[in-house]
Amino acid sequence: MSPQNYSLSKPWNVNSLTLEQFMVENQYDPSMFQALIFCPLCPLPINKMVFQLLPCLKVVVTTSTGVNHIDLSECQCRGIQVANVGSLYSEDVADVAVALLIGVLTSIVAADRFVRATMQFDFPQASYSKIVLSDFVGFFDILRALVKDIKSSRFEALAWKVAKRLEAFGCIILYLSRKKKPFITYPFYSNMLELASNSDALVLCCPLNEETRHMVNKEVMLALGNKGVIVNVGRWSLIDEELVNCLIEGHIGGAGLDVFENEPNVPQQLLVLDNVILSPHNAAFTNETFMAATQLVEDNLEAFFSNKSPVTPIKLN
Ligand SMILES: O=CC(=O)O
Repeated sequence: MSPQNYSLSKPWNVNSLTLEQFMVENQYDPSMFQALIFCPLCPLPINKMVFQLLPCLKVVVTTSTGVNHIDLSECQCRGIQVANVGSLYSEDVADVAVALLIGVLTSIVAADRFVRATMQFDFPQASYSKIVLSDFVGFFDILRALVKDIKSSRFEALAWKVAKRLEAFGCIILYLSRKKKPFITYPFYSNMLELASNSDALVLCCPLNEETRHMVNKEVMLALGNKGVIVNVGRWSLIDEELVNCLIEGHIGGAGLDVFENEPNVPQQLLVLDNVILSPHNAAFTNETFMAATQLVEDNLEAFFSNKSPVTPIKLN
């Protein structure tokens, strides 16, 4: 980093101060700000209101992969560049996606909770187990994982990594995309319902945008069936609110969820379900990746202040 090019403001804690209060409290001149860095996942939308308060903003750098919290068309109108962390997190998130899937299928978290709570185990009475082992073997034989990618190569990288891991378990991989990818040999689907009808597990790895919001609706969940499992390492709203009811009513078999609508809050009804594994949106965060993300933010800022293109730019249509 070349400190002569820029200096960093104090960190703004979006949970305790509005941007306006932060500026006033620190007596910052709005015209000082050319770059905005978001770390780690921003609970606030980066929209027109923020841009109006920072009229000289030229670049937004986020330490997330997803950019659904940033108003990209407003950035485009204002000539603001956007950079994320590219595919940096995809190895870690792919590991967690597979762990969630296997975890749900084997009821391993419920098993652990059962043993801790009862301090013993008497297998026939272990009511936590929704999928018993004999079912599981048959189930695993026919497991098909849906790898969903729609738009962007960074999520494609994640989907691909999940697929490679699941292939090693003998899973049959199908994928859904807007267009068939010439370099992917797995069977291609363009229709979510058809894909769900032919799948036993859906692994959602794609970005949230208007096209993907609620792409997994009740009809899709019913098509997946009462042994079907959904893993979501993308964004909560890829699935519609019926997910909770479908889990409670047994329309689907289980879910592994790393993302929630109103993070850090988790829907109460999910807390008592043994067929659900809940993870606190930390799939990407290992120490190594965190250090690498920090470096990437610096590299993106360095590029911007040296009049170069960002290292990991977001394409604004
Ligand atoms: O959810 C995490 C990210 O978008 O990086």
